[in-house]
Amino acid sequence: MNGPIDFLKAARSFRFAGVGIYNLFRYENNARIHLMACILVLMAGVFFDISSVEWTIIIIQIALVLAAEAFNTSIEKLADLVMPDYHPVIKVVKDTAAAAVLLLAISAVLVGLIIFVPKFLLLF
Ligand SMILES: Nc1ncnc2c1ncn2[C@@H]1O[C@H](COP(=O)(O)OP(=O)(O)OP(=O)(O)O)[C@@H](O)[C@H]1O
Repeated sequence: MNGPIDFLKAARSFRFAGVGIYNLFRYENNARIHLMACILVLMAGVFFDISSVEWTIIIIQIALVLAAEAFNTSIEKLADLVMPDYHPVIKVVKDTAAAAVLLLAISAVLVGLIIFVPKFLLLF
């Protein structure tokens, strides 16, 4: 790209991305479940007064899961448009995209357990 940086174009892109985030949490059931889980984790972080390193790890985990959910939804929508009928390749495409979400969700749960279980046990 030549010429000066187009900040107006960048602002428009931000707006479109915002619409994408809104649609994700407004219409996608799994994304809403993940969002709820993330909010609970953030509340637990405040309750247990976790350290800045722990906050950093938690925020990265949350971003990874939600971003994977967004990519997965995007792939699903594209697959539905390209192939509304059953197709074995679409099955692999959708299952593999869902696998990415699952892998990151498992990692987030494990990280959550490592950070919060010792703090939870100290309550007793
Ligand atoms: N066109 C298709 N061809 C082959 N398999 C499909 C097709 N559509 C869906 N599937 C199978 O059904 C599973 C669920 O697909 P679906 O698109 O309903 O996703 P989902 O996880 O239920 O998300 P959502 O409810 O948000 O659409 C896929 O992982 C895949 O195994």
